[in-house]
Amino acid sequence: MTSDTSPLYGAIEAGGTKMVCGVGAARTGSRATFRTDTRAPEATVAAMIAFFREAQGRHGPLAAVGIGTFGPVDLDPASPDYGAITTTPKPGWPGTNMRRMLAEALGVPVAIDTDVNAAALAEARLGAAKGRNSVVYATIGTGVGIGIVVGGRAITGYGHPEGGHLLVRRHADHGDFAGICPYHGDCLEGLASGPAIKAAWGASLAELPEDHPAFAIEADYLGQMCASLILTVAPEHIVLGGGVMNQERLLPMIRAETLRRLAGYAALWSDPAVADARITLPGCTEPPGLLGAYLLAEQARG
Ligand SMILES: Nc1ncnc2c1ncn2[C@@H]1O[C@H](COP(=O)(O)OP(=O)(O)OP(=O)(O)O)[C@@H](O)[C@H]1O
Ligand SMILES: [Zn+2]
Repeated sequence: MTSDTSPLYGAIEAGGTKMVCGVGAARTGSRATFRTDTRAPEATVAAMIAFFREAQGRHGPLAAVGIGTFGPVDLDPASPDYGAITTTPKPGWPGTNMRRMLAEALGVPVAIDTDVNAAALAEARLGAAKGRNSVVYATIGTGVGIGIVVGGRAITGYGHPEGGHLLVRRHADHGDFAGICPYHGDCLEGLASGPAIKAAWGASLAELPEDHPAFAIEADYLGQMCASLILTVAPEHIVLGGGVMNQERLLPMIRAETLRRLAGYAALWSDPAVADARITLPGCTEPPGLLGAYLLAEQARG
């Protein structure tokens, strides 16, 4: 136990390949973290509960836990399955309710939202979009996911936003690549996720030469995404994260493609300096999904 009296929270960034857990608080960061592979649900959740119990013994009681999760997930508080993963192809996971399992095991409130909504919250409160009320966070990684904060709160509705599956116009130089989304083929995720790039070109952007057309094609799709988000959500800031964005050359290309697609229509965005300031990489000092999970926990405690 420490003498620090500020409340301590638990946070989980629940991903399809790994779970990242922390105890701490959004503003002060994690005091301890724990990672475990995403295996069968029972074993995976048991490992996380063991971490939180051990951390409580070492650091003091948790006031609440927040989960930013892969999806799709039932986020309707009135639903009997509130917090359950719904239709994932991950074996064993459909119907799994991490929120309920953790609440029963730890006896504290447990809040849940999508991983990208959590990340959008963190970037809006503490990261690259600090102080802005309307913020979109898009991750371009194994999948494409989009989280949306409006008026300072992450939005959900009848289900939750699934902007990774937006439809985009195909790039003329993408040949006959059909896209890899099992549902839609050539939706945004089907054309622009990390695995889609590998399927189209046989290599990730990191392995392709700098002048390879894959960069311009990727920037076109992500520019279309940003333009669609600007036209629908009117965000003050768009944060682009995920492994694909490690390619630093992409960001200025995406800004230019966004403005090209808007074609002067969303007048506030016509100045390239606006795109430079408002379409950026993440700014959080820890993974934004994890920091966002602390913020969800703080909201759950009230
Ligand atoms: N430096 C890099 N350059 C280009 N592509 C990369 C780079 N690092 C990772 N990727 C691609 O990003 C994908 C992994 O994304 P990420 O690191 O965001 O993992 P993830 O957390 O599993 O993704 P998701 O957020 O969709 O769950 C892989 O398809 C990989 O090819
Ligand atoms: Zn799709």
